[in-house]
Amino acid sequence: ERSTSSFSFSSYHTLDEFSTGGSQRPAIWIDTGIHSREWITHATGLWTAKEIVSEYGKDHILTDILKAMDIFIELVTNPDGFAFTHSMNRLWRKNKSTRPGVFCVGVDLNRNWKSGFGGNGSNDNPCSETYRGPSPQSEPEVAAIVDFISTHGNFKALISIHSYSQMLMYPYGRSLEPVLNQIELYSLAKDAVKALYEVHGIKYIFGSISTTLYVASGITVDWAYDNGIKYAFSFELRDTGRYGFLLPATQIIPTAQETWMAIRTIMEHVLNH
Ligand SMILES: O=C(CO)C[C@@H](Cc1ccccc1)C(=O)O
Ligand SMILES: [Zn+2]
Repeated sequence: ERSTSSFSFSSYHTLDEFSTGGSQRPAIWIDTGIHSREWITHATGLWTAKEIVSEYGKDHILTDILKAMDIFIELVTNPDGFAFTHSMNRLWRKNKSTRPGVFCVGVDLNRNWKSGFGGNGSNDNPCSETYRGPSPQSEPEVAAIVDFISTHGNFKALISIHSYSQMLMYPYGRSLEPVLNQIELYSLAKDAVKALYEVHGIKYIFGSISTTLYVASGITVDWAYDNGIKYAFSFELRDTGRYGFLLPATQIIPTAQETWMAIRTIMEHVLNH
């Protein structure tokens, strides 16, 4: 049984050795920080990675998940934007791409995906905060994920984490039309937000993106769903507006703890279906 105690850190290893199950293993994708100002998401992702590594062999549900599936977490999905929030503009959202003759900077990486690209809830004005970019997957940050997930070919779930609003949502964003397994996703989201609530009493609402929040096109979870990942979710973490993107660091661990219980609930369902 693989654990950090039995893994030799004093020798060199191949990529495949870092998974106990080879490359075609069922996998779960988590991304945080696709919007650079949403700092609570990077911090939550990092804590979650620590939790997964340290709880393997102790938490039976997690251990069963990791015995059957691989978990991939991309912590800083918009690194140029993230650096900019530290150096120049704390509230920067987009990436930092520039194009000749285009005065404004950055593409909204949650509008640049092929599925529904260019639809309502995205903008073709480069100065807009929801600028979709010149074409689907024009941005390297998005193209790299598309390439990784597509060539791996066995992802069962995708969780794309945003802040703030305290919501757990699933496709579609691009339309009000319910997805085929809407009843299953609604029920799973309900269980997940209940598990979250039981940790610190924080209330989330849940449902499809378009009916719970607003219509948004070219988004991560619609692409995942349309590419065979039937368990695609987006979180909006704490809070509901008191601090917003400027959530105090004192709330990082409580937020991560409760979010993990929701994520684990989703993973356990994926494992059993
Ligand atoms: O980032 C947000 C808060 O900064 C809101 C998110 C809401 C959203 C999240 C996931 C999928 C579609 C939309 C967005 O507009 O992209
Ligand atoms: Zn966001």
